[in-house]
Order: sequence, then C-alpha cells, then structure tokens
Amino acid sequence: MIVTKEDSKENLNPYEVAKKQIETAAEKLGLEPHIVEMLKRPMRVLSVSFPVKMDDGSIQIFEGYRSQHNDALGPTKGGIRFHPDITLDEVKALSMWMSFKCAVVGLPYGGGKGGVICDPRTLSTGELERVSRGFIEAISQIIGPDKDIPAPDVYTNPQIMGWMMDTYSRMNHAFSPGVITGKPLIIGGSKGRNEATARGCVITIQEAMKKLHLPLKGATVAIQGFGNAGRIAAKLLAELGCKIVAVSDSTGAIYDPDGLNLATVEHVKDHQTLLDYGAQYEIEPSQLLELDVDILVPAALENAITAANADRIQAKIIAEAANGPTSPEADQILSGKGIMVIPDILANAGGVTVSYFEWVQNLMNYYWSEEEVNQKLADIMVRSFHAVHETAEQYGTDLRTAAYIISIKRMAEAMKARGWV
Ligand SMILES: NC(=O)C1=CN([C@@H]2O[C@H](COP(=O)(O)OP(=O)(O)OC[C@H]3O[C@@H](n4cnc5c(N)ncnc54)[C@H](O)[C@@H]3O)[C@@H](O)[C@H]2O)C=CC1
Ligand SMILES: O=C(O)CCC(=O)C(=O)O
Repeated sequence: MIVTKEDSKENLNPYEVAKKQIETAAEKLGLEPHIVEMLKRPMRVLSVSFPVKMDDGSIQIFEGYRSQHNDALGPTKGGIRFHPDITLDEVKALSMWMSFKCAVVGLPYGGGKGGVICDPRTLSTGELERVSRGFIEAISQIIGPDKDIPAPDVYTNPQIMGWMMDTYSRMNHAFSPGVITGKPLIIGGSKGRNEATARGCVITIQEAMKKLHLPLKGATVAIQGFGNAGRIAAKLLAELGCKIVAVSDSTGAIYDPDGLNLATVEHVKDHQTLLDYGAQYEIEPSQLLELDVDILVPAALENAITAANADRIQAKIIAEAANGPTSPEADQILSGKGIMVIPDILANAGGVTVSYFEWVQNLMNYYWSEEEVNQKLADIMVRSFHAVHETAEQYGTDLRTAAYIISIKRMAEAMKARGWV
C-alpha cells in the first residue's frame, strides 16, 4: 500500500475504502439496506499458516489469506498477491473489487483474492516454489475450476501459477488447468493473457481520449509501477504514439520531458535497477504523480492518490491499472478538478477478461489464436467503457460510481434470482 507522507485524516484502510465506494453507488441506486450489507462483506475468508522448508534447512511459517466476496454470478475469481505488507483487510477489499470488476464487464464470475505475507525478492527459486505449493495446498479445499479460480497479481507470475496448478492437479489426481489462470502457454495458458491487463487499460484510455477530443499521438504519459501492468501499458501506449515521460518502480522514479527511451528503460530494469537509466533523470516517486501530463497510469499499489496529493494532480485522464490507487476523498477532489478517472474495476478488467477466456479454453480443451483473444477483449472493453460512460451521464456521477451502479445492479439481480435476498 502506498500512503503519501503528508497523510490526511482519511481512513485509507482498503476495506473501508471499498465499503465507502459501495455505499456511494448504493445510495444513488436506492438499494435495499440488506443488499448493501451483503455486498459490504465477503461471504467466505480463509486464513492459513503453513510451514516451508528453507534452503538453509530451517522451517519458516508463512501466513496467507483467500477471500471470496460474492459468488452469486458464478465461481469466484481473482489473483494471488505475494507481498510483505499484505493484510486481511487488503485481501478482503481486493476480493470485493474483483466482484465489481467481473460484473461491470459482464463475466460470469464473483470476486476472490488471495495473498501470502512474504517478500519474494528475498526467496530463492526453490523457496518461492515451496511457498507457492504450500499456499495452494492450504487453500485447496475452497478453490477449484467451478468454485474459485486464482490468477497472478503483484509479485506472482505464470511460473508460480504453473506450480500452483500442478499442486492442485496432483492433489486431485487429475490434470486441472481450469483451477488457475495466467499459466504458462504450454500447460493451458491463454495467448494474450500476459498483456491483457495493460491492453484492456490502453483500450479504455483510447476511448476516454476520444470522448475528451484529445489526440493520443503525442500525448504525454506518466506510469507508476513497472511490472506486468505498467511496463506493458508503457509499451502499448508508446506503440500508439504516446510520449512516455516518467515511470517508477519500488526503487524510484525517472522523468524526461522529451520522452524516455523505452528500450533503454527496459534494458536497465532487466539488468540493473530502473534508476541506472541516469541520475539526471531521477525524481522523487511522489513527483511522478503530480507531473503535467495528459495521462497518468497508477500501476502499483493502493492509495497512491489521496486527499494529501489529489489537488496537485495535473493529468487530464487517470487510468487505474492498479487496484485501489485512489481514495474516496481524492476521487471528490479529482472530480471537482474535472479530471476523468477511469476506475480500476473497469480500467484493469482486461486481465480477468482474458483469464475468463483462458478458463473457457481450458474447459473446452480447445485453444484460440492471439488475434481472436485480442478481438474478443477489445469488444468487451469498448462496450463496457461506453456502458459506464452512459451510466455516469444518466445518474450524474463520476465513472467509478457509474461502474459500481452497473455491477451492483447485476449482482443484486443475481442474488434475487437465486432467492438469497
Ligand atoms: N497482473 C494482472 O493481471 C493484474 C494486475 N492488477 C493490478 O495492477 C497493479 C500492479 O500489478 P502487476 O503489474 O501485476 O504487479 P507486478 O508484480 O508485475 O509489478 C508491480 C510493480 O509495482 C512496483 N512497485 C511496488 N511498489 C511500488 C511503489 N511503492 N511505487 C512504485 N512502484 C512500486 C514494482 O516495483 C513493480 O514494478 C496491482 O495493483 C495489481 O493488483 C490489476 C489487474 C490485473
Ligand atoms: O486474472 C484474474 O483472474 C484476476 C486478476 C486480478 O487479480 C485482478 O484483476 O485484480
């Protein structure tokens, strides 16, 4: 979680933030109080501890969580995060955002999320494998292709998904690729999944720029976070003619008003640290968010933009590749400044959308071309962006509340149809 130094009195606990977002949309909808209460809680949360043998022969006990928010629309779905600062409330919030994300783009899923408290950067490959397998064994009772389907998130990747799928398959004595998505291609991964989060985000940026009558070519972009989401978004936006002027990762931030040389940035990132791009380009990470750019892409962790810095944001569009980067007070400030925020549950829904395609392909055991995947993704993202935009106009809200309105309606309808509420 990124919390700015000059923290305000805002409650930045992600679970509280998620609940507030639900309340705002529910009020607009005049939703029945018991449905609001249902949506504000995960249906199931599992907290686990499991032992892992370390390379030096010692045994370390790891802790993790899996939260399943609401499965009215289908099996729960969402990533597994490995991070030293993970909390149960954070995982609960992330699972709630997954439900609304799947619902807003019309996927037949509920929301889930998992997390293991660990720093993968300090683990050897063998230790990382044993942590991954240990966690899946610990949560194996509540996951499955028709129950809850994990995927990658921060500091997890296709290799980790491969180990996890293997553990689950061995435990069940059956090859079960549909239990997890984001796998390596050779064991049932989908073409296009690795790029999908960024690709979906870029599609929403393209649609937003059209709405604002702004040209994409030459538009300046700052990106916070240079992992799966941020790095690929930078590449795709550069291919569309945007000028990537600033990027950051957990080690720091770099800025060149004339545009960074992306190939060099990628090279230093792969071989050294981002800051080896050149000392003259270093800026404070917090400055990146406040640059005078057309497009700001937070692609790291929660609470990047809060009441403490929102009034200094100058971007015209904020596309939330990360989950939960903007606090509710910041949302109000940004809306007052006329900044268009493409909310996380829409902007980063490309990842889970292609995860859905991967799961469908696994269940059929029949695989699609990358073109087919990307076209289906584009159809869903464009349609969803415009549905959210129209809903915002209809209800007189920002895009986040509009996205919640669409998803809450779908979830409430499903809960009613199943006779729950
Ligand atoms: N991978 C996926 O398919 C999806 C990811 N997301 C969200 O996107 C965000 C990023 O996830 P990934 O790119 O997958 O993770 P990743 O593990 O591939 O990359 C994370 C990046 O964030 C950077 N980072 C960490 N702390 C930072 C800080 N304090 N300031 C600046 N950068 C920092 C890391 O150095 C790394 O570059 C997360 O919020 C995640 O939940 C959302 C939807 C799908
Ligand atoms: O691909 C998925 O199933 C979920 C990805 C994810 O964790 C997210 O969208 O936040």
